[in-house]
Amino acid sequence: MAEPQIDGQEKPTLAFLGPVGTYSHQAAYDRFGSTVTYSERQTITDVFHALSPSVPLALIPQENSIHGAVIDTYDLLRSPCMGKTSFVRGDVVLSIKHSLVVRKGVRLGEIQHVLSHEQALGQCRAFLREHLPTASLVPYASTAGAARALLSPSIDGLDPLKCAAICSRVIVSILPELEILEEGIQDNNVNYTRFYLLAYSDHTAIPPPSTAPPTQRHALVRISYPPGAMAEKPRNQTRLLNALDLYVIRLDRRPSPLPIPFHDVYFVEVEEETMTDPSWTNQVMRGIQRVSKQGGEANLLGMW
Ligand SMILES: O=C(O)C(=O)Cc1ccccc1
Repeated sequence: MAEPQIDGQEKPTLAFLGPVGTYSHQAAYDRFGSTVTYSERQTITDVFHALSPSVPLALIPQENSIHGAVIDTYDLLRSPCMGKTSFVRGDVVLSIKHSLVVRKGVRLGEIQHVLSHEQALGQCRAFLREHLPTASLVPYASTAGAARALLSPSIDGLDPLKCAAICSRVIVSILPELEILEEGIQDNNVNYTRFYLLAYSDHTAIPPPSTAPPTQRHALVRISYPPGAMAEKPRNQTRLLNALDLYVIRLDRRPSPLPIPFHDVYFVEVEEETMTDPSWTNQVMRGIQRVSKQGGEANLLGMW
């Protein structure tokens, strides 16, 4: 629920992947500080579905510079509500440094299971291969959720004294029963995660950033062939991309949710070529129309 601010304005509520101490929480706090009311959810899917008139903002991880696209997020971006009651309205980038965390007293040689978000497990593969080659990797909904699980009496039958979690170092100040065994265990010291800011409508008011706002605008367009066109072979994807004819900075592909084998959905992130071009919005809309004329389906999922 919105909470009144000192100046009488209501703070919008922002859903994020909790619990407190996740990277999503840090990214949200870096961007919004005390200008929003925070509402935690247990999974990325729950964050996405929290968007509603009473929770008009949500932050979801989109890609990592070591491990790549966040699959759950791209699968959610296939939802029909995208571009109707869910819009990408911004992005936030966070520098990521992972720690290996255990219950106080547990030693490296005792660890048989490593718990974390699949992104964090994927970003620390070299460390895990070298130092914990026989440990099983247990995916969790979030890094901080994995760290919290270490304090439960049993983790789905696993002994917490034989487990470690990969998470941010902030966890040990939130949960003092835990300690850091190793710090900076990601495969590359240059490690960033980018998050998408979602809003319930394309005109939801978004608290302004405290730092300089981005100078170049972006849009996310979803492109696919309609099911009927699947009879046509070969399905020429470049025909649709050429028809869009915009400055493409990122291209992702996921299987379509339709029960048609190898029918894919493409996510095309485009950027304004010249800063503050007044005709850019129209250029994007015209590109989308051209895709339809070429027999494709194109939906604008957001502009920021
Ligand atoms: O689980 C978290 O802390 C998240 O916010 C998802 C995530 C996991 C690993 C790197 C970046 C984001």
